[in-house]
Amino acid sequence: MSGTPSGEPDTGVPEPNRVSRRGLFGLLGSGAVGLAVGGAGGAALATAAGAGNPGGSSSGAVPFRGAHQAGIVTPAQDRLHFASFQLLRGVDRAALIELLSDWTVAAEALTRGAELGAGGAASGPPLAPPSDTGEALGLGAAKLTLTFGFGRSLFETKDGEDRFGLAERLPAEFTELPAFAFDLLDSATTGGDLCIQACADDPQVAVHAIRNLSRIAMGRARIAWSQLGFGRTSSTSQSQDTPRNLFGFKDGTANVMAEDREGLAEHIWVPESHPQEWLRGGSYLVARKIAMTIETWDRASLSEQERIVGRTKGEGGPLSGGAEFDAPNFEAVSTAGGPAIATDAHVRLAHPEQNGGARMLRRGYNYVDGSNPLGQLGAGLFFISFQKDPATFVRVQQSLKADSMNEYLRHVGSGLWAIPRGISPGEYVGQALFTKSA
Ligand SMILES: C=CC1=C(C)c2cc3[nH]c(cc4nc(cc5[nH]c(cc1n2)c(C)c5CCC(=O)O)C(CCC(=O)O)=C4C)c(C)c3C=C
Ligand SMILES: [Fe+2]
Repeated sequence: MSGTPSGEPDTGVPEPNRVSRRGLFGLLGSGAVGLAVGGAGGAALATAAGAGNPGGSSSGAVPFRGAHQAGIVTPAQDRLHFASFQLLRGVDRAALIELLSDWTVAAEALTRGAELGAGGAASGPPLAPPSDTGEALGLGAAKLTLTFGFGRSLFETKDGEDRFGLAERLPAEFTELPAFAFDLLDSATTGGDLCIQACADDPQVAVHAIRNLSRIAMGRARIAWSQLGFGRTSSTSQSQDTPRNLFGFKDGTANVMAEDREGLAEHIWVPESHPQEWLRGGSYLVARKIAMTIETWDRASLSEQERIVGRTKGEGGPLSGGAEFDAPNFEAVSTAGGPAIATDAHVRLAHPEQNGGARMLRRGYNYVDGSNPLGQLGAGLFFISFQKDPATFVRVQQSLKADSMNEYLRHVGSGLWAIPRGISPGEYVGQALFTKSA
């Protein structure tokens, strides 16, 4: 293990509430580093919530620390900015720890709705770039959550290189996702060493968070790709109404919800018995960028759309009968004589009954990336699911090979990240991965 940039021994536990010199470099820009570090001896990263932020407040703040990371069972917010990061060549274990420490300090401030840096957006030294970019001033915390994930490449690259001395901490089940039928993945929106899922009720708050975390990462990591999302496509709490996806259907009805403690323990959280201590209480995040050919879908009849989904478009009840939250009956027969829920309907194939009981917590968002020269919208669903084992997603996605919805879908991006458990006061994100033995 190498030492810290300042030459001190690497204990793996950085000084809390301070950004590293390298983090300051990212915040201030190369021209201002000497000035800021030399002048202040290392500035505290966050201005107190509300200070210099007259319209903002820490109300609407979701606690950053806890047993599990926020942004999983947190009632799904309205907006998403998801970013995949690539660590730069030459970054070693100490620099990675330092980055995670800097991100932790910043994330704590951002989720409180506080400005970054002692001077924040507008009160710092006039000759230095501001330490906060400023576009979230006055917007408050907006229920921002920041969920951090570790890609498999952090433990072992495709060439078998163990860049950070983490290979022995690689969980046995953490294998790359296999290729699925009909995959049309674009390498520009696939994979990554680290991910950050930023969710908030205000899009500018989510974008501000990713933008500033990316600045802080300067010299250590860069954004490989990112995705904006709107109109959550899942409920993660019974307190929420079921939203709709861009096919116009209610999405997220049969989800594992925050109130279902047994379901979460059985299907979403990595159990206490897991051999890798750092992952206990964590989860796995699967992201799939799924393009939807909505112009073609819009020409399908209502009954055809409902047949494909297996639910009614209005209320979202199963085609076997009943209201939205009634269980589907896959044995039920329609008046025409065939199965009421078609054998290739999405909900039949995705249902736990068809998948050895496998369940996941879905937390995706709609997206529209402009339109093409033919006037077709670049629309889709940025699918996100959390599960205690990636095999759950693999099993369901393989089942969906027969899904009649596939005619309208193209999977164009993909990623899998291990989500370490939440952190206690004084810890940095993922600390147990670097400090505790397996
Ligand atoms: C591999 C997992 C899944 C992918 C990928 C996926 C894509 C996808 N889904 C919809 C629309 C709906 N999905 C619905 C239910 C549903 N979907 C999955 C899994 C994946 N979906 C599951 C596990 C379930 C629940 C099944 C059940 O237990 O009944 C529904 C119905 C409403 C609901 O329960 O949420 C819709 C609608 C789209 C448009 C899409 C890709 C773009
Ligand atoms: Fe689905």
